[in-house]
Amino acid sequence: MSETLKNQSSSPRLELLNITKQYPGCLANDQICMRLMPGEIHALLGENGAGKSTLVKTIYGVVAPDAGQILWDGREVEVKSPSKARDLGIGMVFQHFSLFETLTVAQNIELCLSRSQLHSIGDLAERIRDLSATYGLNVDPDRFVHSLSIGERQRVEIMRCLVQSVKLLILDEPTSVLTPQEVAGLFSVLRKLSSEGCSILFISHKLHEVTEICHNATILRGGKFVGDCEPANETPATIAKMMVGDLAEQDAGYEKAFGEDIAFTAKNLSLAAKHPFGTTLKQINFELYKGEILGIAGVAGNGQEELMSIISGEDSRTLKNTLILDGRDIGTQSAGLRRRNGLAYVPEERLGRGAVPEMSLSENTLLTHSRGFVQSGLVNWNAVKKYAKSLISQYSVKCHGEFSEAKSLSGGNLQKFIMGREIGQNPKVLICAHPTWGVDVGAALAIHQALLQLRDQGAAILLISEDIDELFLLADRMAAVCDGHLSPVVRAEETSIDQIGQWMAGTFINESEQQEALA
Ligand SMILES: Nc1ncnc2c1ncn2[C@@H]1O[C@H](COP(=O)(O)OP(=O)(O)OP(=O)(O)O)[C@@H](O)[C@H]1O
Repeated sequence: MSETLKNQSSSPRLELLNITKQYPGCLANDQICMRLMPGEIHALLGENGAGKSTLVKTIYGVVAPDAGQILWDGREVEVKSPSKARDLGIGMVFQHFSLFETLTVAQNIELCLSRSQLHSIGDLAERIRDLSATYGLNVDPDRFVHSLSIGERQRVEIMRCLVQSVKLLILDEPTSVLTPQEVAGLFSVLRKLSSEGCSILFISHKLHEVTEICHNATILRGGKFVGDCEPANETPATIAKMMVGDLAEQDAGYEKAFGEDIAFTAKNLSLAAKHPFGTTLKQINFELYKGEILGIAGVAGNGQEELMSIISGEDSRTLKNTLILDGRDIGTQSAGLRRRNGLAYVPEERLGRGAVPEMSLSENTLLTHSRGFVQSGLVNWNAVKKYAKSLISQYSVKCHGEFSEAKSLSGGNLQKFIMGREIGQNPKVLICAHPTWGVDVGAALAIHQALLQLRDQGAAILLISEDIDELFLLADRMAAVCDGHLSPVVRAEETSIDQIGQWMAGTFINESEQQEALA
C-alpha cells in the first residue's frame, strides 16, 4: 500500500544542512542535507558503511558533527546529548534494546524521564495503559521485561518515546527481529503516529518494506547524499540500484537441494537454561544432511542462542550421545576440537563473539583459521594478512585494510567479513545466525551465493534467522523454535510464511500437546 503525505504545506520539522562527520581516515558524512515534514515516514537507505547510523546518531545527540546545522521546527539547535534530543521531542529505538530485564516496564520507562516529565505525567502506569490502548501497543506496565518477547520489548521502547510526546521517532532496522505478524502490527502503529503528525525516520535494508510504508527516502553512498525518491513510485530493484549503482540481479529464487547422507544429528537434546533469563532446550531432534540448508526460524530468545552455543561447544557442558558430527559423538569435545573436525560457526553477536573488537581483521582471521597459518609453533603472518586481504576484497568489506580493528568497521561490513572467514574454512557443517543481518542488498546477494556454493559442494548448513523471507529463499527444509521446542522439520516448498509464522508463535507446541492428550 502506498502512502500519501498530508500536511504537505506545513514547514519542516527537521532540516539537516551540510552535516559532516570525519572519523580518523573516514569521511562518514559528507555535507548531508535532508528534510523531514511533520507526519512524514522517511527511509534512510544506503549500503553498509554509507553513513546512516552516523547521521541518525548525530540527530539523536550521540555523535557530534564536525560541521553543518540542524534546524528543528525552523530554529537552529545544537543536539549535544540524547537527553537534549528527548527534550526537543526526538526519540530513538536502537537495534539493540537498552532495557533492564529485572525491572518492570513502568520502572524501565520511569528511568529515562526527568523529574519534571514525571511530575507532568502523574500516574505513569495509567499513562502507559492509555497510550497502549490508543495505539494498539498491548504493553502492560507491570510486566517484568525478562518475560517479554523481542516484539514486546520493541513496543516498550516505542512506548518510552511516546510517553515523552515524541515528534520525531527514529528507528534503526526495526523489523529485523520481528515475526511477520509483528511487522504488520508495528506498521499500523507507525501509520497512526504519522497520521497524528509525528515524523518517522527509518533505517532499513528491507526495501519491500520501504516501498510499503515510507513517503520519502534519502539514499547515501560512501558518506554522501546520492539521491532521494518517493518509494511508492519505485520498486525494490530500482531503489537498490540507486543505493549500490549497477547492482547485480536481485535474488530470484534458487533451486532447492536435498541431501541424503547425514552430516549432523541432534538427538533428544534437552538442556537447562544457564541463567534465569535463558531458555531451556526441550527434547530437540533433527538431522542435518550433507548438501542442504536447514533453516530454523524463531523470534529471538526462544532457544536459538542456547542451541547454537551447545552445538558449537561455546557452552562447554558435556552431553553424551546427543550431538553427532559425521558419525562421531562431539558432545564432550572442546569448541576448538569441533572446529578442527569440520564445524564452523557464525554467532549472532558479531562484536565480542564473532570477532574481538580490539584485534585487527588479520588477527581475527587467525583466531578461527588455525590450519595452514601456524608452522613449527610460529605464525606465518604474511600468509594470514594475505588471506585476510583476499576476504576483504572477495566480500567487498569497506575498511582501511587487514590491519583495521574489528570495532572500526560498520556493523554490516564486519558481518560480511565474519561470514567470509567462516565460509572460507570449507567446513563440513556451518552453523550460522543471521547471515546477512544489517548487510546491504549487494553484499547479501554475494553471501547468499557463497552459502549456496558451499551447500552445493556438499556442506551441511544450519541457518538460524529471524528473517523469514531470507529463510524461504535459502533453506531447503525449515522448522521453527519457540520456548526451547523445535517444530516439525518440513520441506520449504511444502510450507508457507503463514505456517512458519504460526510455529514461531508456538502453535505447534499446543498441537503436539493436543495429539499427546488424544493418544
Ligand atoms: N567510531 C568510529 N571510528 C572510525 N570509523 C568509524 C567509526 N564509526 C563509524 N565509522 C566508519 O564510518 C563509516 C560509516 O559508518 P556507519 O556505521 O554510519 O554506516 P552505516 O551506513 O550505518 O552502515 P551499516 O548499514 O553497515 O550499519 C564506516 O566506514 C565506518 O567504518
